Amino acid sequence: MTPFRKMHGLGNDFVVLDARRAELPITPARAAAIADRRRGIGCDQFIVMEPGRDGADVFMRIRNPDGSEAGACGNATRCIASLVAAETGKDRVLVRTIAGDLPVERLPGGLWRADMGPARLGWQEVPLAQKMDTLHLPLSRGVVADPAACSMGNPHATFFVRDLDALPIAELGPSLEHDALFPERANIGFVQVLDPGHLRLIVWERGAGLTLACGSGACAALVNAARRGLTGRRATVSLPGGDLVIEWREDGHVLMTGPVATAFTGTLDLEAYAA
Ligand SMILES: N[C@@H](CCC[C@H](N)C(=O)O)C(=O)O
Repeated sequence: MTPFRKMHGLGNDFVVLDARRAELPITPARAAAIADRRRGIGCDQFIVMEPGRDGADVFMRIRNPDGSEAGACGNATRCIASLVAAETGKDRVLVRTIAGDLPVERLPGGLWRADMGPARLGWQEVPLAQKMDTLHLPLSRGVVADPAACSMGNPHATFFVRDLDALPIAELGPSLEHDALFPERANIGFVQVLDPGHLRLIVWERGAGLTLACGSGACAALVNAARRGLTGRRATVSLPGGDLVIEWREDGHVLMTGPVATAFTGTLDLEAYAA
């Protein structure tokens, strides 16, 4: 049996496995089966901790419930850093992902601040299908139009809307995620600007669907709002699961501050899930 931990950041929930001491037989199909909320444990992302090398404390591999691999997961970054910090006593932890190195720092009050790296604003970096201004994408569905895009190590498009509660996000999300503009699909954020220091955000996540919170989506929302002149470089982002504080530093790096939680721990029989 393999031990696992069920964690979440603002209700964005993860099954976390530890493959640092011994490799685990994880395939995309097996990760998807475990992430299934009816036939598996259920989670928004399936996270495997792998050995950290060359200065990193841990490597974090991220999979969505459809089995696809992601370059960033802000909420899981805080959770994984908190586990390593509890083991080592460190207050600063370097989490490596396939998209880069993310330093995470313990703050008072059970909060963790992750440096999510630089927001990437070029069309090839998002990536988009062809050359265009990432501040205004020629994309619309019904009442939503003209999103801005950036990459936080994973692709994001942010729509700015007047009334978040009036949107049929579960209907809009799938077709926007799969639009031909996004060769690697995209996470789709819908933002209502409450004031220049406060955003409301709901994210349709690539490979996962509607989630209670998306850390990288919150970073993208603040960056895109600031680029549009709708906010300053720091704002509270209120998601259905709670609040994150996001700051876009002058050097381009995006800092995300929020909580972490463990819901429960257990063991699972990996071989019981089809590979
Ligand atoms: N929940 C995450 C983002 C997870 C990955 C995303 N679905 C993708 O495929 O890029 C977060 O907190 O950032």
